[in-house]
This record gives sequence, structure tokens and C-alpha cells, in this order.
Amino acid sequence: MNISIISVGKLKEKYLKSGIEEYTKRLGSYTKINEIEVADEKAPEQLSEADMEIVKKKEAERILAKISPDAYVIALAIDGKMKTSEQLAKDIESLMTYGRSKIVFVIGGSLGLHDEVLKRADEKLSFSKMTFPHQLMRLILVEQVYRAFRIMKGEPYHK
Ligand SMILES: C[S@@+](CC[C@H](N)C(=O)[O-])C[C@H]1O[C@@H](n2cnc3c(N)ncnc32)[C@H](O)[C@@H]1O
Repeated sequence: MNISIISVGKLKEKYLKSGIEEYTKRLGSYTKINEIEVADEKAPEQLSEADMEIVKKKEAERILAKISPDAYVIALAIDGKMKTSEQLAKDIESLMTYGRSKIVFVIGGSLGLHDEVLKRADEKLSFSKMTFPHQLMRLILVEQVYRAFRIMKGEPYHK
């Protein structure tokens, strides 16, 4: 099983970096996780709709260039499908069972994901109807992937 997380922009906050490192280390007992960062585009506050589209499109090109054709892509999106941690574990397990050995999670930049990425995605996953900063989303996601492996292995985890 090869799991990647593609995200836009460099992770700057120390506390997020150390949280992600911690869960990546814990996950190491179950699977390897590749953290792929693609460059973000400058997005000043006052962008027109057209300019926002350009920013998201440029970021999308960089994201799509990192995804291989045989990868199962899960795009993180607020309007995606919500699931329980147990369901996520089950879904990852069935992907492994059916030979989809490459799973790629994609987290958008500050403006979100371009439609082209959403079209490439096999599913859209929502963590709630609230908006999280993309860098914090990385930490939440890696913890949930770790939790999913604990659940799959029948190991204890905090409820
Ligand atoms: C700051 S948010 C982008 C907000 C943007 N207005 C949108 O609607 O996508 C950056 C990225 O974090 C992820 N994200 C933020 N909140 C999320 C949530 N509740 N569920 C799933 N993904 C989320 C998405 O991938 C999103 O593209």
C-alpha cells in the first residue's frame, strides 16, 4: 500500500510540522506515507473570480502532474461525502483488497481545488461542513489515516 498526501504550499507552522511528523512516524509501523508539497500561487485578498480560477488552475496542473494514472484519488472537499473513521478504515481496506495499491489524498490551497482535480478524483471526502486551514487539514488527515490503520488491525485507539 502506497499512500500519498498532495498538498499546496509549504508547511510553515512548527506545531503542525511536529504533529505531522509524529503521526507519520507512528504510521510507519503500518505503511509508508509520502508527503508531496506542490508550490502555491500568490493569492492576494482582492482577486477577481477570473484570477482565482487562474490561481487554482495553475495549482491543479502541479497537483495532477504528481498523480499516476493508476492511483485512486481522494480529494478533500467541504462538500464531499462525510464518513466515520471506521468507514474510512473499511474503505482503505477494500481498496487494498481490490488491488488499488496507490491512494492519493489531495488537499487544496487557500482558494480550494480546481474542478479539474475534482474531476480526476475517484471520491470527495469531507471532514465537516466547516472550513479548515489547508495546513491544519494535513495534520487532521494524517491522524485519521493512522487511526484507520489502528482500526483495520483491530488495535486499541482513543474513541
Ligand atoms: C482553506 S480550504 C479552501 C477553502 C475554499 N473556499 C473551498 O471551499 O475549498 C483549503 C483546503 O482544505 C481542505 N479542507 C478544508 N476544510 C475541509 C473540510 N471540512 N473537509 C474536507 N476538506 C477540507 C480542502 O481540500 C480545501 O481545498
